[in-house]
Amino acid sequence: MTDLSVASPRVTSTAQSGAADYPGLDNWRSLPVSQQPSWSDQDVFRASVAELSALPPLVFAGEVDVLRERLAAAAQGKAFLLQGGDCAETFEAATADRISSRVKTILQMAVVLTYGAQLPVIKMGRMAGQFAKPRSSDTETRDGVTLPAYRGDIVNGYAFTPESRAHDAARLLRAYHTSASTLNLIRAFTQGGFADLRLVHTWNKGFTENPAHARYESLAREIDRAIKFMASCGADFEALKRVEFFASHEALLLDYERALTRIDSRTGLPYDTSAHFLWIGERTRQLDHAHVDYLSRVRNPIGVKLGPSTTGDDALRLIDRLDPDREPGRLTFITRMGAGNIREKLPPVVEKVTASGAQVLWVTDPMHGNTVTSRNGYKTRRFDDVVNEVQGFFEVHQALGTVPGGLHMEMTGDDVAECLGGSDPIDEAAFEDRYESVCDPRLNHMQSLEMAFLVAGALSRRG
Ligand SMILES: O=C[C@H](O)[C@H](O)COP(=O)(O)O
Ligand SMILES: C=C(OP(=O)(O)O)C(=O)O
Ligand SMILES: [Mn+2]
Repeated sequence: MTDLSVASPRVTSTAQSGAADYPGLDNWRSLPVSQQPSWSDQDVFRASVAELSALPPLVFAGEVDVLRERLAAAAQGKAFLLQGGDCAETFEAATADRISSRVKTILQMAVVLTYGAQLPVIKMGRMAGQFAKPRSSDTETRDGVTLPAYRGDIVNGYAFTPESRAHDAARLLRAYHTSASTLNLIRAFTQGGFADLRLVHTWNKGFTENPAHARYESLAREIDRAIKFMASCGADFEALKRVEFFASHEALLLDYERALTRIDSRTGLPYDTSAHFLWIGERTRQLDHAHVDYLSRVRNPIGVKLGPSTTGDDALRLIDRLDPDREPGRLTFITRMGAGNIREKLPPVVEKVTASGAQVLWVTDPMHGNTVTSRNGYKTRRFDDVVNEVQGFFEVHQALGTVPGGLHMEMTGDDVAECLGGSDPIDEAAFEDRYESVCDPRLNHMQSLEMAFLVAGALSRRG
């Protein structure tokens, strides 16, 4: 694998964490590590990490264990993972409206998938912690001025000034608190009645009328009829009132992840309590580097992004490092090969893993292998390429008799214009007014729903 990053100086911490003496948790500090910030003030950094280490966990180990079981079911084809959200969450957009429209969109997509595929759908946000970004370049140049690249709100600001782009470790704490309030609202929505399946129509309200919404309305009517039928049969609807919703992000800033790692009192084992699920990015999955080492030592289910250069042997070695006990639900491979590559590059990887007897969960990320620059200079993706990669993913697994187990998307609940096409097509001119992402382009609300219908179709054909 090529490491696309420009190496950043490594920053070591002397701060203690809630798992201070657990053997091996600090091993990563002696290994090569890329994509880490160069904090401008080491005292602020040390104080922030010390404070993080003493703050309450964001998620609980028992929930993490439940997720592992759910993912094990998905790996066997008995459930399907839907993971979606922003490329980069921002502090500013952590408002009730923005969070609720993203949760509503994920719930709508999940309903479409559950109904179409007749399978339980595991709902997971790239939310409540997706604040750190790996970048291809350490710097960005605009009109002859060069500044540090934006690395996510947990590191620096998006505004193009030297002050904003400095790496400010006080942001670690703001990321924690923003994650906590986001997760609190998600928990309130999903446990407090908002996600009740009997409200399936209301999740569609407030979105402008278009083809995917009309299709959703007719599906919601069918679900309504089924619910009314069951109600007249005296069914109990307790199970429809609440949904499980899991939080995930790329585990990029190892000092942050380390500070939020806690020893579970039930098992005596370390859990990274910053999220239920953590993944290792394409740029940081080197076998002998820090990210793989650190995540091999926590109990959470772990994902790894696999780009087009991945070989079958790379995948086997990752399994040996991250899932030596071959534990069901432990390891997810999120493939992001690109629409033009997937049909050629994915089969040898899947074949090798299958032949080894290991069972991982295969998930498609149809976004990151399909990024292009528009003629007017925006980072974008064509909806058709995204769809093509998803289709390729299903075709490959169908041909090999393996399980296409999930979809990983950069999406939003808002009516943005960042990806080209869709049935209510977005064109390049729309970017000028409605391009909001601070990093990669997301499917908007309608494109996301449309994608859910396409995947539901592919899943129902999977049988
Ligand atoms: O989200 C992923 C990465 O951070 C992003 O694709 C990197 O993009 P860049 O090439 O603009 O740095
Ligand atoms: C950085 C990301 O992806 P990848 O590691 O696959 O490039 C991402 O998911 O935003
Ligand atoms: Mn991205």
